[in-house]
Amino acid sequence: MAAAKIGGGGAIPVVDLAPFLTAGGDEGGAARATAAVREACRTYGFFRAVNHGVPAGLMARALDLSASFFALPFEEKAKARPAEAAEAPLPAGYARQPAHSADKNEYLLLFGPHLGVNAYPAEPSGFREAMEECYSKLTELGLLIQEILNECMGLPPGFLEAYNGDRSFDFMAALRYFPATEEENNGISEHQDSNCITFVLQDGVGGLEVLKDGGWVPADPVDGSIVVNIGDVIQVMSNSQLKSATHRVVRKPAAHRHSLAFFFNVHGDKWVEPLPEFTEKVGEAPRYRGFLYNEYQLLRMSNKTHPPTRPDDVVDITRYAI
Ligand SMILES: O=C(O)CCC(=O)C(=O)O
Ligand SMILES: [Fe+2]
Repeated sequence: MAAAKIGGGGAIPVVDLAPFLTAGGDEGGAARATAAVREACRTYGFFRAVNHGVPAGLMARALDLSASFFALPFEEKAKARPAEAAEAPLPAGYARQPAHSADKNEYLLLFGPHLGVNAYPAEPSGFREAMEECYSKLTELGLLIQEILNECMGLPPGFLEAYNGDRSFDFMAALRYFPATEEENNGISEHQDSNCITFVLQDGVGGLEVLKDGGWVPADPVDGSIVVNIGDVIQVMSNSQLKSATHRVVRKPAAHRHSLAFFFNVHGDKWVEPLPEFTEKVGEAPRYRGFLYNEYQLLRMSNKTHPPTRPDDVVDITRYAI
């Protein structure tokens, strides 16, 4: 990937979701937006959503509060950990990437507030309320995008909603990236997300980039908009018709970057495989064998806990490719 160029592919596509949120509906507009999502997911695997229903003021407040939290001394941040190992798929609360990691960031993980596993910092005040409100709004947006994908994929109405009705594996990460140094600038190494749909809210610093046709395209911050990307689960179900795009975060000099990433996921007990609509019904061979989501999630976590020395040994969705 070292040969990849910067830029080249232009900005990521923009999709206006207003037709889905307009009282009384706007069928023509909704059809156009659905076509735009389909095109974006086939080509980039990424788009920037505007008029998505998450209030811009709430997004700005959540990012500001996140910045205030990460600005606290390490000992204060470290208090935002649950007292005992909880029943969450990953540990909730504050953590910093281990020193051996190539990724240079720290984060706070939040699960569905209904699970009761979250650890919230005492400071800054209002943090919990803003994060929970964001979490709830992003869950609603996840349900909307899932419905749009259902249509894009030509699935029977309500198919994805019924398949993915359990919200206990979703999570949100508040992230802070350290400023780049003269020696290196990796924030998150290139990867694909393993889940269904990801949302990214970011401050004005920038650094998120998407791989498209061999070049890195910046997903630049635009106030009030949300970056949406497709994860491996949708790529597998669509037999690679929709793309789980490779992306990375490059750190910028002299600035911390803050983002909120929401991962709309499937439950670990779910069996994931290419759907008949993309295989036997259209005479295509499946490109993946089926797998239990939990198995894949655990393999992906081992990338972090036991980072492989050879880049080729990093587990990604090609593990299940046929
Ligand atoms: O912080 C961002 O902009 C993206 C984070 C990301 O790609 C991830 O956590 O998977
Ligand atoms: Fe990601």
